[in-house]
Amino acid sequence: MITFDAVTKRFPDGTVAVDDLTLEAPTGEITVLVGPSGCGKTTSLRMINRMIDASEGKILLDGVPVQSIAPPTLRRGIGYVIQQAGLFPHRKIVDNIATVPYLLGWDRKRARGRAMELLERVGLDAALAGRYPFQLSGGQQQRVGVARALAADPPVLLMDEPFSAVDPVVRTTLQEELLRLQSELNKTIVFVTHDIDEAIKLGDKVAVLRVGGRLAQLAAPKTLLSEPSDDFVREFLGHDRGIRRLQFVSTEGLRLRTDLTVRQGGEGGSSEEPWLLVVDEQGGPVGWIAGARPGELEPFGTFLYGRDSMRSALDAALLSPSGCSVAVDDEGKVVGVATREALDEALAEAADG
Ligand SMILES: Nc1ncnc2c1ncn2[C@@H]1O[C@H](COP(=O)(O)OP(=O)(O)OP(=O)(O)O)[C@@H](O)[C@H]1O
Repeated sequence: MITFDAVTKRFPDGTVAVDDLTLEAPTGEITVLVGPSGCGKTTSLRMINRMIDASEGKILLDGVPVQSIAPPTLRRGIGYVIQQAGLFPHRKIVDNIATVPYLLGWDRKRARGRAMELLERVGLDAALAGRYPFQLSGGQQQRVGVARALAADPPVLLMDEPFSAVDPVVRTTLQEELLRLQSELNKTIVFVTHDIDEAIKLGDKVAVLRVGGRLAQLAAPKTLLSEPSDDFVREFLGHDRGIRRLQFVSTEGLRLRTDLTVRQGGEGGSSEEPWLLVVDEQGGPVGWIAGARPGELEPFGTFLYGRDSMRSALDAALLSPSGCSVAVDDEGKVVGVATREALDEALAEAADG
């Protein structure tokens, strides 16, 4: 666990970058620091590995003040990932990843072996090992940056806007990869971003900072969206807070109808229902047919029942003229149909809770 205990940073010119910050970043969780430019996110992060020293207060790593640990020792247990990866341009990818193992005195073979293992772990092809950073895309370089930070298997990972230099599509993939990695590795991660959507997606806890380096709110993403502590946090969260909150509402209890499906080839029968879902032999959805136009298949949207959020279920409904969303299982088989009425009930419940 990383603990900030009344930490203040005052630079020599008098700028107070961080003001009386108290927060905990629990072991094995992702804590995100988010806030507008200049609110002290980077300064806070760098005080953890002592690239910057606090002026007042204490930062504790599992109860031990970081100020009492020599920086090289401290940093051995802390991986650090920065924007644009910060790779060494004249070193091959494999040697970039092996940087810390080399510093720790590992022999070349072991260090490179570890680097190759990590290359695979972050989803990169082994063939990239012999390239130089300029021969990689921005997204690939960022993955190498993560691999390098993980090389000595540090329990703590500090990430400073690691994905902000890549395009939105690559960024989404990298975010998902980080969550996948974290589910395997359980590192204690402190992640800095100015992007509230990224914070909400990645954070187990999100700390919203305001300019002047003061903590505005520390909460789980769901709580942040439903109970922002003040106008500053509310504004920072943006306007579609209600919709975004639905991503934390489970589809587990969503009422499904199982009487609205019909086998492909057997759709000729008469039905009172305005819409029926055609499913193939394997039980997968094929399309909707309207009672009025039995010959035409209309598009459908699916969500993974119990796993995807209400936001996905609603999105799936909006993709279809039927207004219903199709609940599927892990294998893509139809479990049932959430009608407008069922979605409406679930939305009403979400609004209450
Ligand atoms: N060495 C320094 N000397 C004086 N002031 C500094 C120094 N480093 C940072 N600052 C100031 O401290 C404040 C916080 O800076 P910091 O880089 O921590 O903010 P940030 O939230 O990470 O910003 P951004 O999102 O723009 O990167 C800013 O006002 C900045 O100008």
